[in-house]
Amino acid sequence: MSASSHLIVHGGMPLSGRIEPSANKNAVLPILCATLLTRQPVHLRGVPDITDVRKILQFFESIGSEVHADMARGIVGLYHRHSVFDARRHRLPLEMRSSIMLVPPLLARFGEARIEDEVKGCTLGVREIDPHVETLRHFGAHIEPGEDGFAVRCDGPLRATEHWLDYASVTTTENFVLCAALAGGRSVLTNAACEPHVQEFCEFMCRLGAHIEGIGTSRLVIEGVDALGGTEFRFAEDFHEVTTFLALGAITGGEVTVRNSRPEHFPLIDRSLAKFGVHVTHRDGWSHARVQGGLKVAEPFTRNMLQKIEAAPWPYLPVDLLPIFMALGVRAEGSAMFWNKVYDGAMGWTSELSKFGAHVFLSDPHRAISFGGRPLAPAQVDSPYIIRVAIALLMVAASIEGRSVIRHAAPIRRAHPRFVENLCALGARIEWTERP
Ligand SMILES: CC(=O)N[C@H]1[C@@H](OP(=O)(O)OP(=O)(O)OC[C@H]2O[C@@H](n3ccc(=O)[nH]c3=O)[C@H](O)[C@@H]2O)O[C@H](CO)[C@@H](O)[C@@H]1O
Ligand SMILES: C=C(OP(=O)(O)O)C(=O)O
Repeated sequence: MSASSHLIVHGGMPLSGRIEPSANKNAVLPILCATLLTRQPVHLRGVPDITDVRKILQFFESIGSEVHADMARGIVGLYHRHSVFDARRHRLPLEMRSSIMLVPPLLARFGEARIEDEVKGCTLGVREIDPHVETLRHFGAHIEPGEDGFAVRCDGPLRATEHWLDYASVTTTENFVLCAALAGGRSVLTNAACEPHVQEFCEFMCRLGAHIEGIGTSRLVIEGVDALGGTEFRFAEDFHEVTTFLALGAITGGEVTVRNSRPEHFPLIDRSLAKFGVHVTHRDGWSHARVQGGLKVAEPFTRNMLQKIEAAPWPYLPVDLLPIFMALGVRAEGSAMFWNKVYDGAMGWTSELSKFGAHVFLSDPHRAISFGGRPLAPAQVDSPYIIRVAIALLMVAASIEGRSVIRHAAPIRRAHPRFVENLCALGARIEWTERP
């Protein structure tokens, strides 16, 4: 499907029913990259059929790995015993951040790798590579500007190291673990990220035979081993997708129930949804959301203070969920402030919301205020290359009676398999302008 695929949304239908969510792209992709560290076979279940996954699998095929993929059933077998990487010939997948996590396994296996210029992913503002470069250098790698990116090489095995990150970066933490797993000795990372996907990735690494202490905390201690083995692994449900479907039910006046085996990750997400009148319950492995008496922003007890949603590295509310809350904000009676403490360019899309008639004021690059509950009308809007913004625009469109168009919505397919099919099963009338 091309990047210019648009979504036609006939909104105004309440979405209700049950959803089996897919796995979290941000757990699946580092885990796929990690498989290249071992020469033993790895079998993965619950792999989502999303474009980022297909790009990584194509890369593996290009370097001679054995890839057995049944994407319809979510089963992928990988065997990297005869893989050969040549930095002059091979290019890493573009337009996705996760490419950068191929670097440590390529270094460990072949002594050379690349960082592509286009390793930026969603256009959320600056996507730094400096923390990655520093981390790789700590392990003894050399990085120099090269053709269309940077050349990375190491003269011998990576060396164990201690490092304290400037900030809790998700992919830099994962890259540290990928480097440390086979580096001789004990490596320690302070100010590590600990998002659910980072935890799931670390659990997978342990299944391969890595020794990691501190999973789920901001300090990881990794004891390097000589070699990693093979394993079988099944992915957990994606908390982004669980939250998205619950919010889609709520914004359209329906009630959606989503399978969710990790409700322990949800207390802050639930409290944030409750600020808009969305009440979530978790029972027997399923989460359910309902709205009583319409979406409404809860007044804070503190006088003269706006209700607010603050997004930052875990255990804060994840920044990737912020657009979903902003969609609820424009629909709910009352005002709320949305604060993205991570990215400096993630809020510019709020001007698209005004095309529906919504009033959202961008107060600075990190903060926006919604003045919700206004009458909205269907519209044609343009999504930036940001997965979760395409979804937020779709949420608003689905809540308005009439025909809206979300242009350039294809980024949704980077993270959410069968997204439109799932919505249609809940009662939505939505279609792509182009079939995949
Ligand atoms: C493939 C993958 O897993 N992508 C996720 C990963 O990207 P990624 O690992 O690229 O994101 P980082 O955690 O490195 O943060 C992104 C950017 O935010 C800024 N920053 C971040 C934290 C901070 O305390 N201070 C700060 O300045 C930096 O400019 C940084 O480059 O984590 C992001 C933050 O959860 C998510 O949006 C992405 O979906
Ligand atoms: C921002 C995202 O992905 P990436 O880091 O690949 O751009 C995302 O998953 O929302």
